[in-house]
Amino acid sequence: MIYTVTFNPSLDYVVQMKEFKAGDINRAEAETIYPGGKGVNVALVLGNLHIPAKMLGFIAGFTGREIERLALECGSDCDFIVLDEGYSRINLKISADDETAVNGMGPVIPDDKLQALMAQIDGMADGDTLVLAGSIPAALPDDIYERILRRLEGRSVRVVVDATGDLLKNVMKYKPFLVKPNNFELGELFDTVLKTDEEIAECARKLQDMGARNVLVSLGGDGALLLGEDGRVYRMQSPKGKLVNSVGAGDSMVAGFLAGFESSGGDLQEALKMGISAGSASAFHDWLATEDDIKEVYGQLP
Ligand SMILES: Nc1ncnc2c1ncn2[C@@H]1O[C@H](COP(=O)(O)OP(=O)(O)O)[C@@H](O)[C@H]1O
Ligand SMILES: O=P(O)(O)OC[C@H]1O[C@](O)(COP(=O)(O)O)[C@@H](O)[C@@H]1O
Repeated sequence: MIYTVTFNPSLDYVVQMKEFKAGDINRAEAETIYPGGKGVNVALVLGNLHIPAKMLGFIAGFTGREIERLALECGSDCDFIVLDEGYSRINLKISADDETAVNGMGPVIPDDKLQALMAQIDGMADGDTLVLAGSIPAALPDDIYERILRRLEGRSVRVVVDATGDLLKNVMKYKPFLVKPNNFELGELFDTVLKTDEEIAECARKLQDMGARNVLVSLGGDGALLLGEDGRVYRMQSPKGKLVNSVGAGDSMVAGFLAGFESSGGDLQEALKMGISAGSASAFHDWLATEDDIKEVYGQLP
């Protein structure tokens, strides 16, 4: 079973307009509300690919109930821990000439609820996959992912981490199966701006030296670079297409990678191809890609 943990799920309120002007009153021309948060999105895309996945994490208030309702409506399996106070965040995504986002803070997670999540983690079986994805509410310490990995030490649970900064750095010593920074996030980790494939591969190797087994660096419209645990650099471009909404493209890529890795018996080239197919298919659509969307993009790749 694949479990995804989202500490800070969201309702993504996506508005569209031709032009967005900061400091002005802007009027939406279309609006939609989606369940969001990185682990939630990974599980939704896995579900679209008929791969069983269970969403874990914390929800609160009316927004939290709506996240769960929308996820269930999509046929997802979830076991969220419900917080007694606060509400899950609403993340504003403005799709205009450019994309702008305002991500909320999210509720405070008290210790007893954190322990309830730890009990769920303890219940995982050998052979399971755990995806830890997204930011954490500000009140939590940034070693929280590390604490989860420490708990899993010595067990055969495959761990994927899609996070930034110290949250990501701190887990490296537990040798996660996969990490997926984008090129900006990877550069930030090493206080640099990455421009060339060589520079990206060099920083990916530093992450591998710190412990990561596979480092998948997403490059938006330029595709992705994978430094595999076999030591090889795999590079694939995204197909050309019209960008409609890139929210969730990175999460879709993680789902696609896992799906490709599983179906091919661990072929990293195939995992990368499926990752790009899912990521780009989501970027070319209003929301997360369906299986047909992914197949269509897959067919365009070499
Ligand atoms: N403009 C785009 N055109 C084609 N594919 C895209 C585009 N933006 C994102 N993607 C696809 O989605 C993947 C993840 O996108 P990226 O923006 O790098 O992730 P994140 O959302 O984590 O920053 C890319 O590797 C690519 O396959
Ligand atoms: O946890 P964070 O880093 O604030 O990100 C949450 C946001 O990221 C998303 O999961 C989308 O992520 P990606 O575009 O990186 O795939 C949204 O659904 C959500 O609003």
